[in-house]
Amino acid sequence: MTAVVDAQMLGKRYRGRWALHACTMSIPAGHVVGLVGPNGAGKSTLLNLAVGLLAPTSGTVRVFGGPPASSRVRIGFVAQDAPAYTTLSVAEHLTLGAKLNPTWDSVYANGRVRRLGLDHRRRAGRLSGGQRAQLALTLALAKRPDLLVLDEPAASLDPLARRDFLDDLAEAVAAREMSVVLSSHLVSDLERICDYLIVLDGGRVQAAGRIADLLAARQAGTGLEDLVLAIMGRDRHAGTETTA
Ligand SMILES: Nc1ncnc2c1ncn2[C@@H]1O[C@H](COP(=O)(O)OP(=O)(O)OP(=O)(O)O)[C@@H](O)[C@H]1O
Repeated sequence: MTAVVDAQMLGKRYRGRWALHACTMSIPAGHVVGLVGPNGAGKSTLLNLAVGLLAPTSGTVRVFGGPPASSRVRIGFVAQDAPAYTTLSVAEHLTLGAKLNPTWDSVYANGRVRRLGLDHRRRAGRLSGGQRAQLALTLALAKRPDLLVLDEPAASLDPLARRDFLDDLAEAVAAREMSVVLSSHLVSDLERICDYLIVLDGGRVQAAGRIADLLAARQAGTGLEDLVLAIMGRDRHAGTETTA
């Protein structure tokens, strides 16, 4: 089966410093992939390479068997800061989404915006950070992509909104064949929804594979938090939510 994302010795260097180095991995279709790693690990760099917004310094990345740019209509992407057109209203964003995307689901987009209580007339520049993230996520989901790439999608959402968003995502994955790659520092979020894990540290892939397989290779009773921390070679953190 063609990999959704296939990276071979993929690397990206900024001003002489490798942000991502010798990354080789292949993500099979139909998974919800969690991408974890400490700040500066190279997660955003990897995601931007995968969607074709960055060009590799070395190696290759292929999406659905071809260069990322050739699959752009099949990819939904939300960057870390959930960018939006500040002067356009919520309604105008939905109109633009419908114009630009042949697979646009306007019933879903309008329904989600209504359910979230976003004012159709409000300009994106006047939305809160969390509301803007919700708008960006709605646009990405309504595109009905084959691959959804989300860079810390829930970072600015309050706990309730975060849970609703993860439920929305799980529902979208269950309703149709879609692969998802999402980065997050919240292992508890990844535990809820992901079945595949990639751990990055220092610009290198430390582990990649099905979570069930990664856990099976460890001591019985190891949870995802312990697994991630063990892969990163760190002690268990004290606190209510483990971050990576
Ligand atoms: N445009 C850039 N110019 C120079 N260095 C960059 C640039 N973008 C990222 N870097 C560097 O590359 C490394 C990886 O950054 P990246 O944003 O991919 O990490 P990340 O894992 O997404 O981090 P975070 O969890 O903090 O968002 C970091 O050391 C960062 O400083």
